[in-house]
Order: sequence, then C-alpha cells, then structure tokens
Amino acid sequence: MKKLTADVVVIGVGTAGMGAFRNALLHTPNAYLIESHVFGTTCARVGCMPSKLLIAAAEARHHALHTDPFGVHLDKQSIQVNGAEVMQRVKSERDRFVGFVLEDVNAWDESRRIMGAAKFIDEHTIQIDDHTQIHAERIVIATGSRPVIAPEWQALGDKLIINDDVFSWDTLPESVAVFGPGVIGLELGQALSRLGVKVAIFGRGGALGGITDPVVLQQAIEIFDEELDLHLSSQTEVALNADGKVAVNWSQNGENGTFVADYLLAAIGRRPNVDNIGLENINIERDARGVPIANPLTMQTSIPHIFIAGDASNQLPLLHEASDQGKIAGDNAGKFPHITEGLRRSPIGVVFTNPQIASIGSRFAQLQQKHGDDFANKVAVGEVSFKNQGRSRVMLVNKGHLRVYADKQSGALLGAEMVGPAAEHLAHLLSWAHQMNMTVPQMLDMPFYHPVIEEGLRTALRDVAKALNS
Ligand SMILES: Cc1cc2nc3c(=O)[nH]c(=O)nc-3n(C[C@H](O)[C@H](O)[C@H](O)COP(=O)(O)OP(=O)(O)OC[C@H]3O[C@@H](n4cnc5c(N)ncnc54)[C@H](O)[C@@H]3O)c2cc1C
Ligand SMILES: NC(=O)c1ccc[n+]([C@@H]2O[C@H](COP(=O)([O-])OP(=O)(O)OC[C@H]3O[C@@H](n4cnc5c(N)ncnc54)[C@H](O)[C@@H]3O)[C@@H](O)[C@H]2O)c1
Repeated sequence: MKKLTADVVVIGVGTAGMGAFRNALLHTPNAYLIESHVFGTTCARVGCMPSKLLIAAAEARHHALHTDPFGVHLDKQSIQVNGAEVMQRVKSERDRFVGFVLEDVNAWDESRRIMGAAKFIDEHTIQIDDHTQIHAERIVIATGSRPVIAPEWQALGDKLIINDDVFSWDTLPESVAVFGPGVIGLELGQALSRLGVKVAIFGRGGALGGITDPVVLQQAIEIFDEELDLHLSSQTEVALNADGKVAVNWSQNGENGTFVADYLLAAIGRRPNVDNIGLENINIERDARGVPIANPLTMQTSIPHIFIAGDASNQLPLLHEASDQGKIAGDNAGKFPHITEGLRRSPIGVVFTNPQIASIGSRFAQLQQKHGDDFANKVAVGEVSFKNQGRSRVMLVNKGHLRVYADKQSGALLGAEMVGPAAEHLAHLLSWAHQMNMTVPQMLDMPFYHPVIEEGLRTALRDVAKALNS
C-alpha cells in the first residue's frame, strides 16, 4: 500500500470537487484529488449539457410541426427525425463540453490525481481502493449523487435505464416509460416525446416538476397533460415481457391500463453518494438521510477539518450551487483553521421544459411551513396568467401562470413560482431583485419595455402591490 501525506484531499472530481481543489491550491500545493469513475463531471457528461442538447433537438421538431397558426404551412410528412443524427449531435456537442473540463483536469499535476474509490478509515485517513492511503490534515467530500432505483426494477436488467444511458444511445428508441415527473423525468420525457418517441410518465401524489404552489401546479398539470401521457398519482406494477419489453401495469382513479416500452427510465430522485465512503468509521453528525450536516456558509461539517460540497451535501443539488459550495469548501480546507463564510446566492431553479418551470427565493411550501395558519397575515400573493399576456399571445406561447410572494409588513420580495414563457429569464430578474432585498414598489420603479413578456411580471407585481396596500 502506497502511503502519502497531504494538507488537503478532495474526494470526487465533479464540479464541486474541481472548484474545491482549485481553491485549496491557492493556499497549499500539497493537495490531492481522487476520482472513482471518470473525469468530465456529471453536468457536462450526463446531466445539464446533454439534456439541454436533446431538448434543443426536440424544440426544433416541435416548432416545425406548429407553424400553421401563423399562416406558414409546412408539409408535415417531410418533417422527419433521424434518431442517429439527433444522438450524434447530442454526443459530439457534449464531448466538446467535456473536452473543456478535461483540459482543466489535465492542467493539474498528474501525480496529484489519483484514480480509485476513496473511503474514510478514520478522521484523517483516506484509503483509495487497496492501493493508496493518504493521511490528510483536511478533507473535502464532493462525491456527487446517483439516481434512486426502486428494488423491484432490478429484474428489468438492461431495460432499466438512468440518465447516463440516454446519453449513450446511438439512436432513439421507440418507447420509454418514465418514472418520476420531477425535473429529470419531465425534461427528458417531454424531449423524447417531442422527438416522436412514445412516452408515458408515472408519478406519485400528483407532484410535477417540483412545483409547490397549488395554483401554479394545477396550471402546469393542465398544460403538460395536453401533450404528455401523464399518470401523476398512479399505482404501478412493472414486469419484463417474454419479448424483452417492459410492461407497466398502472391504475389511477379507477382507470387502469398497460404501457409497454423499450425501457424504464428511473428519475424518481437522486441520493448523495455518502453511503459508501466509510462515514461509519468517523463520528460525523448526519441528517435523517445519513448525509453529513454542514454549515451552508462555510460547508464545514461537525468534524472541523472535514468539509462537504455539491450534490453530496444534499443542500441544493444544482450546478451553480455545486460550484459555489466547492469554492467555499476548498478555500476553507486550504486555509484551515482560519475559515470564513462564503457567498451564497438567492435560490433559483429552472426546469427546461416547454413551457419552462421556475422558482426563486422561498417556495410557496416553505413559506406555508414557516407561517402556518398565519400565512395570509404575513404573505401577500400576486399573480398573472400568461393566457392574455400581449407578447406571449403574439408569439403563441401564451400558456402559464406566475405567482409572486411578498412580505406583508416590509413589501420585500420573498419568492416566486411559475410555469410559462421565458421563465428562465423572469426567474433571473426576480432572483436578482430578491438578492438585492428589493421591495415590490422598488421593483415596479424599474424599466419595463413594450411589448415584452416581462410586462406579465409587472402585472403580477402590481397585483401583489395591491395586496400589500389592502
Ligand atoms: C440529467 C441531469 C440534468 C441536470 N440538469 C441540470 C441543469 O440543467 N442545471 C443545473 O443547475 N443542474 C442540473 N443537474 C444537476 C447537476 O448536474 C448537479 O447538481 C452537479 O453536476 C453536481 O456536481 P457535483 O460536483 O456535486 O457531482 P459530480 O459532478 O457527480 O461529481 C462527483 C464525482 O465524485 C466521484 N465519486 C463518487 N464517489 C467517490 C468516491 N468514493 N471516491 C472518489 N470519487 C468518487 C464521482 O465519480 C463523480 O465524478 C442535472 C443533473 C442531471 C442528472
Ligand atoms: N434543470 C435543472 O436544473 C435540473 C435538471 C435535472 C436535474 N436537476 C437536479 O437533479 C435532481 C434530481 O432530479 P429528479 O428528477 O431525479 O428528482 P426530483 O426530486 O426532481 O423528482 C422526482 C419525482 O419522482 C417522484 N417519485 C418519487 N418516487 C416515485 C415512484 N416510486 N414512482 C414514481 N414517481 C416517484 C416524485 O414525486 C418527484 O415528482 C433535481 O432535484 C435537481 O436538483 C436539475
């Protein structure tokens, strides 16, 4: 067994781990990076980027099929999807993004990058497979997350797939049963459906796209139900047919049926990779899911020299959060025992469906939980439907609903949830205002051009301003 000593060891070379290593190096050259699988990051290889590439192809077909209302007529038969070409572009563009990540990784001294699965032996010792042990003064856990798999799906063998598998396809399949109408299931399910793949989406408890505001949720269900085969509160049984197809027997509200598909795509959530890194060997404080608890401003765990970042921390499993957390954790691990609080931004989340779903600041459910029966006295709610919003109608994207929450006493923007056109942009405007602690009257003093979708946001803000004055 090779034995090394280090000031800082970073476990996991994803976005968070790379940020942590980069920042630790600002304080000490004696740092190591450990990766058990491949370099390239989840985001670039099998996450954010390839999913957006697949969605872009789906949008191209969707637009081509929906030009008639503008008086522009295309021969629908001539609009063909070449699955092999779709996947070729997804993979080649994806590889380009991965290439940039690999350039960064390769710029680091090779002797500082160790391949293998890392495990805690004790609070200061990390073992990598059975070949290396490192005594580390400080450690950053940045091991990411993996999809949750229901035990009963194991019998499906290679017909059970996860997001990683989708982005290794050479062509598109005929049919996919998507389990989980959350962020991943809805993004990939809609994209595949718009590319002509037969898709059914199965969920639990009526949830959709992570929306917590009941009014926005109802609007979203109506919108997505128009084009997708949604079963949001279904009981399901899954079996592998003799012909190798997946059969999903479902029942919902007294109705039942069978959906037969080439694959079952598991998208029912992701779990942090902290169950297999030897945490049982160290006395670290963990939450109900077994994840080390960390201060979100310093990313320090209950063991002062151990930090955690990215999806592994289970705080906000999003790319920009992984990047910020990695920077904070690496900086603090590098300069420990002097640690400082890093920048945490206002929360923002975007689901890249069409229409998009987004939230900023506090979600409706969080405000409800905080205020309970006092919600109506504490929170003013304003809203807008995009059905008759001028610019949205012009462009025929007039579907959706936005709800804005403000503090009744101070008028400060608290949060928003929405489904609708340009939600990614509206969410950015709102989250910047939220981070600046702006009040609704201050936001209404900002410029709004004409005719733009942001005028819809102004309607919602005026609505909430009325509720503030009442
Ligand atoms: C399909 C999909 C689409 C997404 N789209 C978006 C999006 O549009 N926008 C957005 O903000 N977020 C998106 N996300 C989420 C985003 O990708 C993640 O939040 C982010 O990539 C997490 O980065 P990370 O560094 O924590 O983990 P990762 O990039 O997964 O890195 C963790 C690394 O740790 C390694 N590792 C694990 N265990 C060990 C061990 N014991 N020893 C050594 N190494 C180990 C892993 O192999 C991996 O390389 C998406 C995710 C998915 C799956
Ligand atoms: N655009 C983005 O920013 C983006 C895109 C993809 C992924 N992500 C990140 O990845 C994370 C994981 O995404 P995800 O979609 O896997 O999880 P999710 O938590 O967003 O959604 C999981 C869904 O599965 C449902 N579900 C749970 N158990 C089920 C079961 N047995 N059968 C059917 N449905 C079930 C849940 O009710 C929920 O609707 C997200 O929380 C997000 O942070 C972000």
